[in-house]
Amino acid sequence: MFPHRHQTRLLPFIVAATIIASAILCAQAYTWPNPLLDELESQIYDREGYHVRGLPIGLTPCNRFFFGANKGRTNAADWLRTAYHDMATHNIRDGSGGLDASIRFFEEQQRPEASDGFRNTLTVITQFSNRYYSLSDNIALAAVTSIEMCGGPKIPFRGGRLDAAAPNKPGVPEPQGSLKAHIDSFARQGFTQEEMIGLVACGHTLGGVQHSTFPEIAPPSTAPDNTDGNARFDSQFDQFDNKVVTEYLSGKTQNVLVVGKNQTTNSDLRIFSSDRNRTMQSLASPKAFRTTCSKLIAKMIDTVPKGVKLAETVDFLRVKPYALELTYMDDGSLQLTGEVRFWDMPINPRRKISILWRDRGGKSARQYISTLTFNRTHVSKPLVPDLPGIQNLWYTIEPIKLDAKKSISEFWFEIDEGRGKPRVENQNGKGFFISDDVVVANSTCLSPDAFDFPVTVAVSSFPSNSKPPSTESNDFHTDPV
Ligand code: HEM
Repeated sequence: MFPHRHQTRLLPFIVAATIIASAILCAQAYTWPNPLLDELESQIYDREGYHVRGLPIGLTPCNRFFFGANKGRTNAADWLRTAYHDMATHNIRDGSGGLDASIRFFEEQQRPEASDGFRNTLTVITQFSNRYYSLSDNIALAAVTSIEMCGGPKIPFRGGRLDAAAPNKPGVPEPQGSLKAHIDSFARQGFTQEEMIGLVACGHTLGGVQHSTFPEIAPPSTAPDNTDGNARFDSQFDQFDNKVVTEYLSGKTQNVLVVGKNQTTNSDLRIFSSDRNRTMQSLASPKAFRTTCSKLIAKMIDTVPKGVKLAETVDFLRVKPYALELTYMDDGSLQLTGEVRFWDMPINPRRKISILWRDRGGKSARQYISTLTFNRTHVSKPLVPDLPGIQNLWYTIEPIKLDAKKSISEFWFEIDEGRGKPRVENQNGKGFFISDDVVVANSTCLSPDAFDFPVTVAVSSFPSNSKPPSTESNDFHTDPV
């Protein structure tokens, strides 16, 4: 077949070069591992410090703008507006449109309601993206991250959106629309009049109207730090607070969609006052505003085309293995490396954390144990709204050499805080499952050419270890691609 230096008693195989360069992981509900949910969990909860994700960097601080520090604009506002406009094509009657990344199409970006904010958003977030989730998930994630990191409430987040193949029909509201046009438009999107008032208030707490885009609405600015002439909706344009509501109710608002000189484009005034301010009054307390916005923004980002099934809400994992790699080594052994994030853990020099495992036959043994190490700089913060002060620690799984015949099928942790009685972390008895059906061979890394390199993988000749075999009969087989 394919003779090769690694091939001893081995069967050959061929593999696509796109193979994932680590153990192939599989799961169902949100029990680790789950490639989509694990990745989204990191996007949502690794926001500061060690292993920080890209989106939070764009929001630190919240008035940060990647396309010109003096323009007076923010990434946060661009990202939130983009999510709304992508969703606002939804038609509840036929299930078309919704949050599906159709906003990436040139045609949608040329529509009258559009601004360069959509292009800005997509330029940034696609760089922070990866293969585990869609662009539409990323658009939703960017909006949620903006809100949660800039003072807003926690928004339940679900992944699994699919990207549209073509632009959606026009119909996103414009400021010159009549009240009836807006009510009809939001009804088509699936929102009641009360929800429309709430959602516009939740959206218009960030950012403002740019003179550069809507010169007939926003006046020019001479301020050196606001060259786009961003007429802010409220006095704290980079904070997700309810000032947009309280300033409106007290008659002190600066929102140019309320007090603009041209009545025709005062859409926020028409919308906010459309039920005699009843809904706006109900949002006057910060708590009510947060609760309402959390619900409405979740509904907004979960408005997806018919047929798209969203996964469950991503909750944080208390113990999360990270970048786990099971590697087939030259000497025929397997090597396990990786890290583990422990949620809400103070530093304790007396703490000892051990990883323990079962082999692929499902057996545990006294020697199946290794101690994790901790580096004091490996600390992160999830910055979860309403849960301040949480700190996560990342421990390292130092390389563990495994007999390839015995391998590994499941692991768990014992945490001894120095008080003598270790506690067990095993996903509530489920254990942390690891598949060794296909693993990368360490010879892969020897390639000199980073763009076109052969990936060598080892395929286990055991039956899949998701069903541990009763006999240990064979070995691993490698061959270059
Ligand atoms: C009738 C409905 C709405 C109308 C007519 C409307 C209109 C506008 C206009 C004209 C701008 C200025 C855009 C620019 O200068 O680039 C704007 C900005 C914005 N809108 Fe809306 N909007 C509506 C609803 C919403 C909703 C529901 C949300 C989100 C939940 C939202 C979020 C935003 C944000 C965050 C900005 C600030 C953008 C920035 O500063 O870069 N809008 N809106």
